Amino acid sequence: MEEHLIVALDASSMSAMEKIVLALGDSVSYYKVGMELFYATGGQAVPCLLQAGKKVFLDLKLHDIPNTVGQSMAVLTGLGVSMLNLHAGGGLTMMRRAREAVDKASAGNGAKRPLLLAVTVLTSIGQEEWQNLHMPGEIGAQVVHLAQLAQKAGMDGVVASPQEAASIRAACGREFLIVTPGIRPAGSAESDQQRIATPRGAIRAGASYLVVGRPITGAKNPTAMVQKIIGEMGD
Ligand SMILES: O=c1ccn([C@@H]2O[C@H](COP(=O)(O)O)[C@@H](O)[C@H]2O)c(=O)[nH]1
Repeated sequence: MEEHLIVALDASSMSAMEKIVLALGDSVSYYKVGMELFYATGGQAVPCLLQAGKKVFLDLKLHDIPNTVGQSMAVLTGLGVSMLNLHAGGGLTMMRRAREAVDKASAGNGAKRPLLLAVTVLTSIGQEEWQNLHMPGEIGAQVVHLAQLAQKAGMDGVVASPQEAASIRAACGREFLIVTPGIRPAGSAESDQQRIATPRGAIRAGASYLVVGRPITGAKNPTAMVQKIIGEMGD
């Protein structure tokens, strides 16, 4: 189960990142680099993790016109990460252009193609925020719709809340990847995350990978928390 846990490195410097990675040692092999760390380190966090033998999910959530996203995805493909993502809300054409660009760039550099994920509806969006946005219908229905659109566009999977994992699995099949942030072990502090579940709940609902940040990086003993989460995932 360890390889299905992705630890979110939301840190603002190389030294802060290294401190976490050093503390977690061999207990974690997959890390997520998001906007904060990528921008703070001028992208250098990525080669540093790769050189340390870690896998990287580069979570930059691209959302722009198809040409811009396609060109940017081609550049990011050259970094050698295992996963890249974009917002499904950018549309079918944008997602298709991204897939074409990643395919072409991977063929060009002879490297393994990174998996492409589409973010459906952010896990921080709850019912109240959904209404603020004037979005019709239920969040869950929109998530499944976006997952199906992403699948049609050639995405390998989606980023979604564990609360929607079972419906996405039913709609998109066994092979489609479901990567779930919004993971909160029992007893976690309240946070900006709204659509949450425990590690056990997420795996039982059909999640392929769990993304966990603050419950691990903010824990008194981060390695013990990793072991607890991995244990729960395997139950
Ligand atoms: O819908 C989404 C998409 C991405 N994220 C990212 O996952 C981690 C979660 O961190 P926690 O500290 O465990 O809340 C964070 O990097 C987000 O940018 C998400 O939470 N929800």
